[in-house]
Amino acid sequence: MSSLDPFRMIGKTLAGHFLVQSLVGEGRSSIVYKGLHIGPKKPVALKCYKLGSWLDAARAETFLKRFREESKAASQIGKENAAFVRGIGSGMTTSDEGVYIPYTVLEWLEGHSLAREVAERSQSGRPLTELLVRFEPAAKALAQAHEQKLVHGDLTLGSFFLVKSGGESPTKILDLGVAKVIRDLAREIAPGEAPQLIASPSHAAPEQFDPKLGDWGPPTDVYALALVLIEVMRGKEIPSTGEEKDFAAIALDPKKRPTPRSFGISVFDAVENAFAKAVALAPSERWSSVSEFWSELESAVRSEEPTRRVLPAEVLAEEESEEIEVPSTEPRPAVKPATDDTSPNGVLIDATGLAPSVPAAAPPPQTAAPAVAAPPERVSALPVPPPVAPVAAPAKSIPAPTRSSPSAAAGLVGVSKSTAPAASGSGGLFKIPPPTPTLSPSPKKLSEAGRITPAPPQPGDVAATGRASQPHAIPRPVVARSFPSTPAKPRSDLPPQPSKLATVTVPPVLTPLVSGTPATTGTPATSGRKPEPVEVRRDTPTMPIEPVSDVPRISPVERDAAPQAGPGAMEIKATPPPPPPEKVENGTDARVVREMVPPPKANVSVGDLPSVMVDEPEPRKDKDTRQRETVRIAMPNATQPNATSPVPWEAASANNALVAPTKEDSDSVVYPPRTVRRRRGLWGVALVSFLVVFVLGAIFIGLWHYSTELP
Ligand SMILES: Nc1ncnc2c1ncn2[C@@H]1O[C@H](COP(=O)(O)OP(=O)(O)OP(=O)(O)O)[C@@H](O)[C@H]1O
Repeated sequence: MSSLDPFRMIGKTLAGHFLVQSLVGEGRSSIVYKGLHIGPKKPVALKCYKLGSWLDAARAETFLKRFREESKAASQIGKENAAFVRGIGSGMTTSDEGVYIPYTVLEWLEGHSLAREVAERSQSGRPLTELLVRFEPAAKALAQAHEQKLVHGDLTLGSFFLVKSGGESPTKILDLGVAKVIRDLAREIAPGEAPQLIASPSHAAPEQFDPKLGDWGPPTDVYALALVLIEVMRGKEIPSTGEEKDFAAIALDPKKRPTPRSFGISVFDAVENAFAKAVALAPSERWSSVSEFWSELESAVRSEEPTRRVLPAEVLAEEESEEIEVPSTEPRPAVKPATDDTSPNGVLIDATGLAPSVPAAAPPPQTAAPAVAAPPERVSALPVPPPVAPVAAPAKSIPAPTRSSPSAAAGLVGVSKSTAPAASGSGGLFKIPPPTPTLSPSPKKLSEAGRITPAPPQPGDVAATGRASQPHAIPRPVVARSFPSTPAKPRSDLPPQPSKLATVTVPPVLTPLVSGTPATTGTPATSGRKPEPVEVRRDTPTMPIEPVSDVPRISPVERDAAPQAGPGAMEIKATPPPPPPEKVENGTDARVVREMVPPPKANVSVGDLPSVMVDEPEPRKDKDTRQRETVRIAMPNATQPNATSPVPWEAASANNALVAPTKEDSDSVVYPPRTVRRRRGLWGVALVSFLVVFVLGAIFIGLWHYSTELP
């Protein structure tokens, strides 16, 4: 089994409609493939969930039924709100090893995840003001989901997809509700056997670790969203690998709340307080919805803005420096000078894009528990220039920002660089052994880099700067700290700068538990299958899977290749179980081999269930029939979608009866000429009738005249 196609899905056709073409990436709980919706010839994403061996033949049927029912609500909101990825269907298949794999079919998105963006920026954070603009549609969408009692339950950087072409919603939220659905079903179907935590432990809210604190709800998403914002502000992902119990210890410690300041980001009190409430231990103490949290952040940012110091553009260039220079004689108004005494957290630059701010007399916030103590480190930040009279400069007078500026990277959000050594270990959903270098060599962004060349950051990019269309009620003065694109130039008209260098130490913040291991690429080593170049995106490290070797296996079920018996029906016949494999093909494969609990009967029929549910499961009678005919006519045999498909095109096409084409899909449908001929026929009949009547009438009149003229 190839590590680049863990489920050996490439080349298969799911439910006769979705040809699996290439691996996109592997997350903690799922593997995403790119596929082709054969009928309308549209690309789709096929998200296959790694559920482990508790989902056996006996439970598969119930699971699939419920999975489809529960996914319906989430897919409905995806149709209404463009900020959610659109779901096309869901179903279940089995791997060659007989592992049951529920999957969802999603619209294919061009772009990359927020996780990749943050990783590529490498420690260049973004100001909160920008994030509030950029992620507002996504926040609103989450709020809408909450109003409909839907909870995401697993928000991470990977849940936000940045669509390349922008369009209606440049940021799409993936996986709405899936985590909770699976959690609920798992509890119901396999109490005691299913994993406790179905969410990324790095972002899981306290109640997800300890159900005694409450059930999942909107505050669960508020918590995770706060962490996502912190990650983007900081420009660094919270490590997602590590022991679940370590994450639980952090999340459940009332004294160590993961607020911006605990991560070394200096923010105003109001912002810190808004976050502190968002990440409170008890769900009841948090903002009750994302919309509340968002409004509080907006007003916190807005309320601080009028006090901002605004500098002329030239001064901005001077501020670009990796070192802190604290003027000993003329401290900036309203900002206390940075000293080790007043700022045990280090001198940090405000994440809202403000000038350096130092936590005042208040005691420093608790830092999140470090896994490994980091050595104190000298922080690089911006110098504090002498006070300059505020100037309400228009946005356009600011020099074009450059995202790649290293000083901007360090300065804007006051990144505390922590270089703590990583602890080893892996954790996760399904009691997974720690990854070995051979098995999961590539935790990070394996393929995202391969598939999509990220657009280079554009100066003045609204998404990047958040300046062009700030929706704030108060006209915003231009924030002095931006992304200066030119190196600092000395100014002759300013008094000489004091050169005292304030060296500050940064206490350890939440340090990585495990550092990423390098990504690898390669060619899939699927035996007997045409090797295809595979593009892999990997936002999170590979999840190795514990093989269960002491139970007999059932043989693979050939469900996907077989044409289906009728609408919504699929008969699955399992052959008697083969002897257990002596060993796995090669070391690489072991991590994805999950063997099945033996089926209750020799013949398993998951049968009366459609293996795929599409957007519009209720067949729309006349219209659908016409569209299905059309699909066949539009794609004759000669245009087989993929020569490597194991399913003959005829067979696949015959199954189109199961797929009600979505509205979007039907855009490409060409109506059959038969429809046109029928119309012409009607006209012809009318014309002929008219002619016949006319001729007969003429004959009759002629005869009548003739007869009257006869003597
Ligand atoms: N609809 C889609 N279109 C295109 N790419 C997608 C789509 N959905 C997911 N991807 C990409 O597939 C890859 C794997 O996604 P997946 O959701 O499994 O991982 P993740 O979110 O990083 O991890 P986790 O499951 O641990 O949260 C990611 O790079 C993601 O951006």
